[in-house]
Amino acid sequence: MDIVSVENLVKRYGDLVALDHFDLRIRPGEVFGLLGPNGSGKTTAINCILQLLTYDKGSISLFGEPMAPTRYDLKRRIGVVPQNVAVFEELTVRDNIDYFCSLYVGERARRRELVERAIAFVGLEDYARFRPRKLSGGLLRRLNIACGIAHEPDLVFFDEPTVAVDPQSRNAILEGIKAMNASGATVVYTSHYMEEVEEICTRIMIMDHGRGVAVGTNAELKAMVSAGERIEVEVAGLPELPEPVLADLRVLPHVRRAAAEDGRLTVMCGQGTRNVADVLAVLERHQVPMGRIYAEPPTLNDVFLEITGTDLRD
Ligand SMILES: Nc1ncnc2c1ncn2[C@@H]1O[C@H](COP(=O)(O)OP(=O)(O)OP(=O)(O)O)[C@@H](O)[C@H]1O
Repeated sequence: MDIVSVENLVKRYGDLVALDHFDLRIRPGEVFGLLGPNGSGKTTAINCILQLLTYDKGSISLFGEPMAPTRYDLKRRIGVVPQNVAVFEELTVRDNIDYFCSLYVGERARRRELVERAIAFVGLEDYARFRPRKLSGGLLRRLNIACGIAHEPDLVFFDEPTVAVDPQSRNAILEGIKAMNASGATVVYTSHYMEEVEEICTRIMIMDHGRGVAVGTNAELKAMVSAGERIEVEVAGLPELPEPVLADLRVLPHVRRAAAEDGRLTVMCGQGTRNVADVLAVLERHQVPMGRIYAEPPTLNDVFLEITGTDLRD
């Protein structure tokens, strides 16, 4: 059974089609990434799934049941961490979490336990009595997360939780999501940062213009395109790489581009199993003095670029 199932969803804002026959299937236990540039429809998709927005067409099921605005039984099993921090200024950290938890859990003793667990989970123990205005941006984000997950939902939606967050809080957030998933929650994670999605997601959908243009694991997505690795070789001590060396590199079967600048050779390849060995063999044949050698697989940006013709990065 899919935990999230969206079929043929269409959402228009006037003339603008924000979701264009959008389909999505998420299995239990996944950390599922929705990756797309700003405006590709990620937030709209989540808000439709949560029934916070009406839509023009399509059907949505959660936990195998049709979702509707009044399905409070299903909503109780869901946690939402919205893009913008939404907490009460007049309540302390602990009271904010308790308030959001109380929307789902009536029993006080149980709630007390859940609130303390949520505080520990996001590492806000030292700030439990603080009011939000005393918190840094990163700590506020963590509070926002604690408010969304304190009732220990089975399915959690994170909408770009690391935008404008310091690296320490960002790591704490990503580690927290992994731990939450390990303890049984299914996670839906939207982002336009490919590195994050690669790091934590078990499957990824690439979105563009309100459609899912590709879906798969990180490795599956990268295997869908013809881009191969990017090879970099330090050739310090050689101000300019002789043209015959570059010419020999460029005729290799999978080499698309070879250029040298500032003592560093960069070779962009298509998919092939011997790219690194072939490049090094040419350099050795020409007795090029080599320093460090790097080979990086294609990134999700390469995948996005090849499928859509534009860059994922802003
Ligand atoms: N309330 C609205 N009225 C009109 N257009 C909207 C509204 N909300 C979103 N849009 C438009 O719908 C499209 C999808 O927006 P959405 O916010 O879902 O994208 P996103 O991928 O979540 O991007 P972001 O990362 O910027 O939030 C965009 O073109 C956006 O401008």
